Formats: sequence, C-alpha cells, structure tokens
Amino acid sequence: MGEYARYGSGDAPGRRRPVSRTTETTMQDDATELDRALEGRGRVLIPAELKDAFADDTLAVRRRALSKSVLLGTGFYVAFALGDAFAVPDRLQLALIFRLAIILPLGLVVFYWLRRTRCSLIRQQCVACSFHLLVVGLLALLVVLSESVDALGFVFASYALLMFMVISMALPRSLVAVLASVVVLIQAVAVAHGPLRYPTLELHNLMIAIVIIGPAIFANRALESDRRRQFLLMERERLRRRQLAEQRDMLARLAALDPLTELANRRGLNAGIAGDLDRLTSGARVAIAMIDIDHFKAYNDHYGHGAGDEALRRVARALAEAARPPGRVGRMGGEEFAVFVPGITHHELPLYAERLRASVQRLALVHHHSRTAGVMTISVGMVLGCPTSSDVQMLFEAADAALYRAKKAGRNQVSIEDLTRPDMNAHRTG
Ligand SMILES: Nc1nc2c(ncn2[C@@H]2O[C@H](COP(=O)(O)OP(=O)(O)OP(=O)(O)O)[C@@H](O)[C@H]2O)c(=O)[nH]1
Repeated sequence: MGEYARYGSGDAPGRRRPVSRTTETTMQDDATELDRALEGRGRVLIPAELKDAFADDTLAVRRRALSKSVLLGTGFYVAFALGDAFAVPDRLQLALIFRLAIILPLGLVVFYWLRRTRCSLIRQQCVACSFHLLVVGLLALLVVLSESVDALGFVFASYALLMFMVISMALPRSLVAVLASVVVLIQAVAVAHGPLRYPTLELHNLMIAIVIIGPAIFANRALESDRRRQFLLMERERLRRRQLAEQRDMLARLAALDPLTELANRRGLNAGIAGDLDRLTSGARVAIAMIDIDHFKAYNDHYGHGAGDEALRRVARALAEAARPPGRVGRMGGEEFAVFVPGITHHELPLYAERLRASVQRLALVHHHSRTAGVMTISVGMVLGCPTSSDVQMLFEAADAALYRAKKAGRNQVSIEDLTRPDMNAHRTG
C-alpha cells in the first residue's frame, strides 16, 4: 500500500499529512487494502503507512482516558475511606492518612499534570500507572500491617482497581502485561504476610487474579479493536470522498476538452472566458479571434483523414504557442478555432492577429491542393471590444463576420475590427 492522502474535518493540529497520490488505480488499491483490513477476523491490523496517522488520531482520546482514569480512581479511593472503619479498624488512622493526605492530593496533582503536559504518551501512561500502583501498594501495606481478617477485602479491591485501570486507560498490551504482573506480585506478598493463613490461600489469590485479569484484558482488546475499526472506517470514507472528487474533476476536465487536439472545446473556452471576465477590471479591452483552416476539405480529400487529424493537432499546437497566456485557444469544432485575449490594446491587435496567422504558415505543412498557397494556411477574423459578460456573444459574432471577410478577400489573411473605434477596419495578407 502506498501513501494515503488524508484530509477532512477533525484533523488535529500538526498531524502528519502524507503526500497525496492522484491516480485512480492507486487510490483503488488503497481502498481495497482498507476493505481487507476491515474484513479481517480477530485483531484489526492497521496498515503500516497509516500507523503514524492512527497514533495521531487516537492520541487525544488516549490522553483524555488517562486523566479521567486518575480522577475517577482518586474519587473511588477517597469514597472507600468509609469502609476503613470495618476493614482495618486497628489501622484506621493510617488508612485515612493514606487516602486523604497522600492519595487525594497526589491524585489531583497527577490529574492536573496529565491535563497540562504535552510530553510523550508513553511517559504519561507510565505516570498514571505508577499512581495507580502506589494506591495498590498502600492498600497491600494495610493488609500486611492490620490484624483484621477483613483487611483481605483490600486484595479484591486491588484487583477491581486493576480491572478498572486496564479498561479505562486504553493502555498498550505491553503495559497491561507489566501492570498486571506487578499487581499480582504485590497481592501475593500482601496475602503471604497478611492476617489470614491457610494452605490454599495463595492458590485462591492466583485464581481470583486470573478470573479478574482475563476479562479485563479481553475488554481492553475489544475496545482497542473498536478504535482501530472506527479509524479504518473513517479513513475509507475519506478515501471514497477523495475518489469521488477526483472522478468529478476528471469528468469536468474531459467535458471541457477537445480529445483530438487537447485544446479546450467550445464549453471549456466559454468557461475560461467567463473566469477571465470576472477578474478583469471594468473598462479593460478584450479581443476575440475566429480562425479557420483554408481549403481543409481538399487537404482531407487528398491526404486522408488521418493526415487531416495530424494537421489539426499541429495547427492547434502552433496556435496555442502563438497565443501565449493570457490568450486562450479553443477548438470550436471541425477546422475552426477561437482565441480569447484579455487586456489587449488597440495597437497590439494587428500584430497579435498576424502572429497567429504566421504561426500556421510557418509550419510549412505541404498542401498542393490549396488554391491559396502551397502550404496549409489559416484565415483570421479578430475583433477588439470592451465587454460586459452579456455581449461576449456579440464579439464572437463580430469575429465570425470578420473571418468571413478574410475568407472572401482571398484567405490566408487577417481581418481586424476595433469595435471601440468603429472607424477602424483593416485587412492584412500573409
Ligand atoms: N481530419 C479531420 N477532418 C475534419 C474534422 N472535422 C472536420 N473535418 C473536415 O474539415 C473539412 C471542412 O471543410 P469546409 O467546411 O468545406 O471548409 P474548407 O474546405 O476548409 O474551405 P474553406 O474553409 O472555405 O477554406 C470537412 O471536409 C470536414 O470533414 C476532423 O476532426 N478531422
């Protein structure tokens, strides 16, 4: 799988944005691989290219889970102070010191720090785990120091705490394994030195550990799979939206393009002209040239349709080069072309039209059946106007009329008309 183009709402600041790829097939490959990852049974695997993006995506969720877990945990520990009078009546004072003087302020400090810090996630996870482990350790210490059998209830409380940690903190598997091992070890020591002794006590402790830790790990994995699946679904949705946008763009491009010459077609040229007119300052001049190849039917008839196509392509390239931006060229159909030039002046007009005409003659495409010259030539009708959007059509009609005059005057000519100065009307011959 290659690099994905990722975008859309909800992007976190500073998120890695892989280079976008545009080909339809590559995006299809990415979509197929995402589908495969989503259909897979068991653990949902994130494709290698998306691992960083997945980590970025879930970072905020994991950070929030940690601080919430510490705050809720602190609340539970403090609330359970009520039970100390029954569980460790002989160590009540110590138990209250642990809960109210150590765990409560420390929990609040750790919560505040987790909310504020921008340090790495793994460091935050280690701090949150250490806080919970400290609580487990203090409960174990009460079990060891108390003579009350009821203190053993703290062993169950510690396992419940472990379950809460594993599920609520969205920890990676490696950290869950370390955490579970340390808690089991602490409980084993507490039980071994606690107030109650009977031969199978350690075994019971181990069984309780397995019964509690097993489902906790299962729940942790299920939640992680859900996070991954949700991420992949969103990624697939982004990819589909991007595919659709690219297809829409491609269709729009194709609909505006002449496939033979790769110039804009009539629709494309009109759209380009509309955009140019929007950007023009009021009062600016624009010119439109209508261009027709001379005796093209004779060329087709004698040299064949294939040669005619090739000639059209070469003429199109020559005109596009001669027009140069901001001039835009389009193929209006058959052997007819048009050029739109924004911001041109009265003085530049004849030179511009002549440049277009000469560019085709310079190709020196042999045309022995032209009654005008031995090579392919064009006739150009060009008009200068000062348009508003509504009278561009009128400029086209005027340019068509000028082209007709150039044809009538013998072809291979330019006929110019300045509609802003009606007295001007010139014809030039190549
Ligand atoms: N090869 C090729 N020929 C085309 C294409 N489109 C139109 N034509 C041909 O262009 C020719 C146009 O001929 P006419 O409209 O009679 O014009 P002309 O022979 O150039 O004569 P004048 O314009 O009066 O100089 C016709 O033979 C069309 O078949 C095309 O895409 N490819």
